[in-house]
Parts: sequence; structure tokens; C-alpha cells
Amino acid sequence: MARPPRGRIVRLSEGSRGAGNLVRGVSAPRTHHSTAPGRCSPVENGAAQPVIVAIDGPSGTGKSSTSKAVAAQLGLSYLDTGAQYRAITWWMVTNGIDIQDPSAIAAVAGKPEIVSGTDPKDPTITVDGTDVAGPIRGQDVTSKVSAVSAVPEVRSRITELQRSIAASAVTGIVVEGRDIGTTVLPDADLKIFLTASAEARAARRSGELKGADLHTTREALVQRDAADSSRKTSPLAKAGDAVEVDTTELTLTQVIECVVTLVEEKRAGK
Ligand SMILES: Nc1ncnc2c1ncn2[C@@H]1O[C@H](COP(=O)(O)OP(=O)(O)OP(=O)(O)O)[C@@H](O)[C@H]1O
Ligand SMILES: Nc1ccn([C@@H]2O[C@H](COP(=O)(O)O)[C@@H](O)[C@H]2O)c(=O)n1
Repeated sequence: MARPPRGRIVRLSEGSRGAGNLVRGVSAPRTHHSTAPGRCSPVENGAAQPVIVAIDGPSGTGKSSTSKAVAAQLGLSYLDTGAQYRAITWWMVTNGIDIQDPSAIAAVAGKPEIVSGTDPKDPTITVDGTDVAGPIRGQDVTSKVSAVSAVPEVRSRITELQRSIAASAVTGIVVEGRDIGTTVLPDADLKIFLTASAEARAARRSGELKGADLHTTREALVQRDAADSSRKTSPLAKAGDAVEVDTTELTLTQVIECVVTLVEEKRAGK
């Protein structure tokens, strides 16, 4: 069986909504397989091998929701690398470091101890023993994280941490972020790049931050993506061998099923 072509884009159509039709969407990556068209037949499970899955993409494309669900469903660990960059940003802000000064950030990048819990049903994040899961989602950290994550000393520290977490995942791991497939884990077994229109992503985020203005939310997303894509060190980018999944017209359930199918195919050696 031929492997999916490298870098192929999977766009699942509006018409694929609903559990019964999901397969039409998911069948896109399976067109090289000997399954009946329009069917998402279960892939035979061989002996489960540890599997490393890299999921990248811009803000609000569904990386965290998808990665957690896929990892939980398949018994894999889960790592939210954005939470790590947010955690180090929180530490910088809390300790009065000037976010506009990359050399000030670089000088202290090695100081905070960041610990990530990798249970997809209960992911945790602490800095020097303090639970920061709440504070790192605030507007202050969100508006500053791109400046901190652009500093090479921050990236090398966090990348090393991410690699060691992935290496110690016994059953395998789903790691989500911006540069996992390109830099952190270039040998990942499966690389997914999630996309969605800025409008869809803003609508999702506005729904989350009840009452947030759609236009302001969209502008903030677009700005953060632009900063993350244009930094010199390890920018947000799709790996050449990643499968791109456009989630604009898909429900979260459809995206999860699509990714689970791709992982199972990989595990089955297809
Ligand atoms: N396919 C989808 N359809 C509708 N809503 C979705 C879909 N995927 C995710 N969402 C919702 O969109 C919001 C953002 O999703 P999520 O946090 O998973 O995105 P993300 O890519 O991890 O974002 P970020 O990079 O900013 O952390 C959540 O409220 C989630 O429930
Ligand atoms: N691999 C990554 C992951 C994240 N970042 C930076 O962290 C920010 C927050 O990410 P969220 O997924 O929690 O929204 C993001 O905007 C990036 O600046 C990164 O650089 N590399």
C-alpha cells in the first residue's frame, strides 16, 4: 500500500459533517487504500508500537482539543508545548523581566523549572512548583508569549525539555505546537498540520471567551500567527512531510476521527 504522499492537504468538505458522513472527509487520506469509497473501515491493529505524533498549526485550529482527545483515545501521552512557552513567559512577567529586551530574557531563560504533566485527561503545568495552568491563559501572557518564544535561548531550553519528555513516553506521545514537525521531532512517525480560516478560528475563540468581540479576536490571532511565522528561530511552519488538515468546515469530532485514523494506519504499517 502506498503511503500518503508527503505534504498532502486533506480538506474535508462541509458535506462531510455528521457521523454518518464523516468518512467522506476522512476518506481523503485513504484514497490510496483498498477500502470501499465513502467508508472509513477500521484499520487492523497490529501490536501497538510507541508512536510519536507531531501536530502543528496556527492558533485556534484545534491542536490542543484534537491532540488531547487523540492521545486519550489511543492511550498515548500528550504534550502541550504552547503551555510551556506560556509558562516561561508567565515567569518572566512575574519576575519583572523586560519583555521588549531579548538579551534580558536570554540571560534568565535557564532559571525557571518548568514541569509538564502528560496525562491527556489531566495535563498539568508548573513553574518552580507553582501550578500556573490558570494564569498562563490570561490576556497578559497571551499578548507577550510571541516575544518571549522568539528568543533563541528560550527555544533551545524548551526544545531540549520537549525532546526529553517525548523520549520517555513509553507508549508514545502526541506533541502539539508550532515547530514540532520541523524542529523538535523531525523524525516523528506522523506529522499533521492543522489549518482553518481566520474567521472560523476567531469564532471558536470568541465562543470560548464569552462575549469577546469577533473582529478584535481575529486581529489578535492573525497578529500572533504573523509574529510566530516570521521569527528567525524555528518559526511556525508546516513540515514538508506533514499531512495538512483544513478544519474550517469540520466539527471537532470529525478532526479527531481523521487524526485517529491516520495514527492507526501508521501503527498498522500502512
Ligand atoms: N473543528 C472544530 N470545530 C469547532 N470548534 C473547534 C474545532 N476545533 C477546535 N474547536 C474549538 O476551538 C477552540 C480552540 O481550540 P484549541 O484550543 O484546541 O486550538 P489550538 O490550535 O490549540 O489553539 P492555540 O494554539 O491558540 O492554543 C476551542 O474552544 C475548541 O473547542
Ligand atoms: N511549539 C511551539 C508552541 C508554542 N509556541 C509559542 O507559544 C505561544 C502560545 O501557544 P498556544 O498554542 O498555547 O497558543 C504561541 O503563540 C507561540 O508564540 C511556540 O513558539 N512554539
